[in-house]
Amino acid sequence: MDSRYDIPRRAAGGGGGSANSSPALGAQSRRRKMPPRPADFKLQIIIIGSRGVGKTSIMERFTDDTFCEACKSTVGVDFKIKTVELRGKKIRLQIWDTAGQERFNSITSAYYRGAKGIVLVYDITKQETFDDLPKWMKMIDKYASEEAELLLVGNKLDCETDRIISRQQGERFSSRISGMRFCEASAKDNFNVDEIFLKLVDDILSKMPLEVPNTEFSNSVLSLQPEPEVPPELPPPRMRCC
Ligand SMILES: Nc1nc2c(ncn2[C@@H]2O[C@H](COP(=O)(O)OP(=O)(O)OP(=O)(O)O)[C@@H](O)[C@H]2O)c(=O)[nH]1
Repeated sequence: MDSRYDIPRRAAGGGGGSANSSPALGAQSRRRKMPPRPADFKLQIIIIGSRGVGKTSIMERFTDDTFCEACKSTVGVDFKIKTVELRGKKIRLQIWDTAGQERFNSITSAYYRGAKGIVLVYDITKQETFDDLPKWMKMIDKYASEEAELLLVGNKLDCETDRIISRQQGERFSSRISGMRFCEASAKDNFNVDEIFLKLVDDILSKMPLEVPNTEFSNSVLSLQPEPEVPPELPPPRMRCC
């Protein structure tokens, strides 16, 4: 099996900084509260795929560690922010969650161009969501940057008994597309969700000059300057209710 597709489950436990319990130090740090270090880069990632495959669930699991059993469909686009640290850099991720319904394509397509990473999701229990993949690839070809990193995700891995699309089918599809990674995940069980984003960001960073700010990146997708949350030329996102 190609190791490119092997995104291991994150290690359990860990996390949480060590607590220095010295009272003197505690009082001192309370007095001199340091502002958080600003992000080194800002990066946009877009999540696409057919209706109901779990795009919002993947985003919300990653950003808020929540899962909604009965969510309403996304209308247009929504986004969330999460800051991660990788390769010694602090990266502010702007994650765009798009509506899977075709009638929103004219809105969602406007968000492809600025994305440095694209997560294309299908549902391993729904044949039609896998059959739709070529249609989504056409959208990528038409609207996204050629340099965007691509990751195919077979979601709802917790529903193994209802599986219709085998892992091999997913792997085969991704292997036909240059540079596209593949993994299976479960937003419900929080399996491989962090890995989706961290792997994608790591791939993006690996192709970037990290020490010398690149003006092309600084002016568009990645910026050392504060930027408005919504690209000015785009319509504001339509918020979903849950
Ligand atoms: N069992 C299971 N259900 C999931 C998983 N991810 C999402 N769901 C469910 O699938 C349904 C659709 O999830 P959403 O996250 O709203 O899907 P979406 O792709 O954003 O849908 P649209 O906004 O309509 O395009 C919801 O009922 C979720 O609870 C998963 O990993 N496992």
